[in-house]
Amino acid sequence: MQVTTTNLEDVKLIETAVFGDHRGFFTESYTKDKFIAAGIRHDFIQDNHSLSAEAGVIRGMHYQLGPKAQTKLVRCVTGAIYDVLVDMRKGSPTYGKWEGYILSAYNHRQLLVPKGFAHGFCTLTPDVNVLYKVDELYSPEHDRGIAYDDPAVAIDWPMTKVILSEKDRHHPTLQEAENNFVWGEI
Ligand SMILES: Cc1cn([C@H]2C[C@H](O)[C@@H](COP(=O)(O)OP(=O)(O)O[C@H]3O[C@@H](C)C(=O)[C@@H](O)[C@H]3O)O2)c(=O)[nH]c1=O
Repeated sequence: MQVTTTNLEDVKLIETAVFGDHRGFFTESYTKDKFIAAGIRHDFIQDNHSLSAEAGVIRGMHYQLGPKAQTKLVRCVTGAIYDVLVDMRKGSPTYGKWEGYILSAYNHRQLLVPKGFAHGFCTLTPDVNVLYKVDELYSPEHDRGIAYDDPAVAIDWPMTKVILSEKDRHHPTLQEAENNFVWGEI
């Protein structure tokens, strides 16, 4: 298992060993002990699965307020996504900065999204299945988002024509959302 650190503190890319043969492949996508040995210790309690039918779907940029903030372990099992996170941790040297990584059914990469980050992705192909673990339950009252196209954050999305949910059309900018930066209380 290979763990790669990134420019954003605590954000990690994970590649588990993939055993290919004439049938296809096998991988242990999550093994608690191996993740702990690699310094990734989270109590994942919910598995999520989304299907996006078309290329150009953007889901994001989402987070939950504390104490319901979630760590997410994201992977893409069919097609490919450009997976993006924005550092919303006040006081962080990379506050307001974004990074994006391609996760695909072919590269088997997983992205560890820590608490304090807004997260979203853009599908690069049709028929994209994304699976992710979270360490806190879904809480609609704590569910928040920032605009995927906030000019101050300036995420360089790979698609110009995008498909959004109604909810994702109406998120505030990072600056506007600042009053909601209460990771420890609500
Ligand atoms: C996220 C979530 C949604 N839902 C419901 C609420 C709603 O009726 C329906 C669709 O929800 P959404 O539109 O929020 O789904 P989606 O836009 O796919 O939201 C997800 O986006 C990615 C980028 C993330 O990072 C996730 O944490 C999550 O926010 O599913 C749950 O029941 N449990 C959950 O954990």
